[in-house]
Amino acid sequence: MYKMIRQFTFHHPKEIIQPTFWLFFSQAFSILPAILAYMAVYILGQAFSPPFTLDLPLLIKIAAIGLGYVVLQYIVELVSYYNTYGRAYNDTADKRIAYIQKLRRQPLGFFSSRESGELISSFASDFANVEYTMCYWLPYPIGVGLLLLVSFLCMAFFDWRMAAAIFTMLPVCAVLMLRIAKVKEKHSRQVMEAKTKAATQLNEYLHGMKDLKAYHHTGSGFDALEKAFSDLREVSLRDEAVTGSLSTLCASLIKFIVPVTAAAGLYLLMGGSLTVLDFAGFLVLATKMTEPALTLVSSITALRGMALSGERLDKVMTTPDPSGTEEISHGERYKFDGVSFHYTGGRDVIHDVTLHTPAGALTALVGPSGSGKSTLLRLMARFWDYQDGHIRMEGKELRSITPESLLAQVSMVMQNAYLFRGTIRENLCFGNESITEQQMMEACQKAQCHDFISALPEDYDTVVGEGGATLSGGERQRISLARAFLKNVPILLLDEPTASLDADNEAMVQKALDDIAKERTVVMIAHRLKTVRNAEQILVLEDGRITQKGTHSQLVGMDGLYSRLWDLQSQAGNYTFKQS
Ligand SMILES: Nc1ncnc2c1ncn2[C@@H]1O[C@H](COP(=O)(O)OP(=O)(O)OP(=O)(O)O)[C@@H](O)[C@H]1O
Repeated sequence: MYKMIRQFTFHHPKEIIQPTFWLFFSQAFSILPAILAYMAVYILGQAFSPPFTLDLPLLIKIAAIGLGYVVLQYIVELVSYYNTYGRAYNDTADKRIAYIQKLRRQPLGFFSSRESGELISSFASDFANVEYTMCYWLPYPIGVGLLLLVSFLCMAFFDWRMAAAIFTMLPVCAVLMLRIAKVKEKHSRQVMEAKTKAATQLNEYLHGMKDLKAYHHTGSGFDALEKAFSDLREVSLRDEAVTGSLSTLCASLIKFIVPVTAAAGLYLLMGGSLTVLDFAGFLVLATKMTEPALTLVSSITALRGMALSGERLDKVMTTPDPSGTEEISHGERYKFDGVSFHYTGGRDVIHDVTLHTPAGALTALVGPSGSGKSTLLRLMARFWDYQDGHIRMEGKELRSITPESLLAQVSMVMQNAYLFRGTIRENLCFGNESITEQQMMEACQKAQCHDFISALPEDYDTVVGEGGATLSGGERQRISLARAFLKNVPILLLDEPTASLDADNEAMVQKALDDIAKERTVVMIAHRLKTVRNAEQILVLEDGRITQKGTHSQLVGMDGLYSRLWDLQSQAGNYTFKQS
């Protein structure tokens, strides 16, 4: 139980104290009418039995308290609601933000080791479960359990036999409910896993829709999704059928509290060891005990059903953040020394790489598809951490630098540029209010996107769809390049920035890149060798190893992959490594 409290409170177990107290208090308060009724029956009863006296002032006081109770109960419920539900919703909103911040700090390896649906369904359903659990399923068993214990002690003080009669059904149901809880947990796990699979399939189906349509496979591609949904329906129905029927049985058993109390009371009444008034009073209390007892036993089952949500969130929240505490104020050079790297669970894709990128110059990475060029850029941005060797920036080990501080030195343009839903201006300035109109336009002119943006109906205020869906690949890439130019940082990492451009635009963007490389360090992946002819150094990668290094004129004069492919590309015009 304590483990669950820690998981659901993100390791702040004290959060549960306040809702539990208020639930206990409001539940205890709800018993007051039963106690008042018992007292009233007792006072009235005395008028009909020797010495036949009626304590009218006390009866009036009880009636007044009863009337006041209606108003007080409203206030107590209101305060209790605020301190349970209100707090749970507030705290969960903070937890959602903490969760996203945690994800933000994680390297890319964290995301690729998970199914895409896991985080989506975790975010969609686990946090809803946190809300329920924090305001209901955790405080209820604690608060109501405490209340039942106090009630039992008070009743036992008056008559332990009747107290025992009222509470006999509780242990029976609790044992049964604990067994049901285990079954529930197993089924809930299956339901959640099925939900995750369905979310992953749906995500894949929607993302792959373009390709599925292109290959006329929207039907067969749908089969896997349909199966995931039908599996989900099956496990959900099984969960409801098994745990639902067992819980109903338990709820019915709990209702036996009243008949059992009545039977025990009658037995004692006939034996002369219980008065009619005490019998009536305990019967009233027994009816009031049914509801909290039912809540207690059913919340035990529900709580077990929520366990997986707490575990899943806790697993993410307790993942260690990337290492590194050092800050770097200005970095413009990388130095690789015997670096090797493999993706999670895979073979080495970078082998013993040693290189350095001169400041204020263009370093080009060329090589066949799959040779590890993009991986090298990812290592430079610390999207992944290398396993062997050293990467240093200005003498500092990359792994010891905080990712935020490192990324403040670096701007990156990926192969598939992603634009966010919003205006082109928002995408370019990306929350940097200090960028002027003039700077924005200059960057777009350099990246050869100003003209096509100006021709759009709302020019820079034109809204682009999610991912930049309303623009062509080349347009997205140029906007992304302009965005990189606007982020005034010493290092630019470019993964084929001219891949989607036509020959004219390519030449112009190339010119801009050559100019930029005079003032910043640029590391650029290129498949078209003519785009990197002016590079200060060209590194040729083959199967994760640097096999050649030099300037264009040095490399074309050497026997090796570069000169072979240069000849091929020169003959074939736009022939590229990728197509080879
Ligand atoms: N996230 C990943 N998880 C596991 N393996 C990966 C991952 N990304 C790339 N790889 C593997 O690492 C190797 C190098 O890939 P990388 O993308 O760095 O090559 P590249 O030279 O940039 O290729 P391209 O020119 O086609 O973009 C490949 O064998 C690839 O399959």
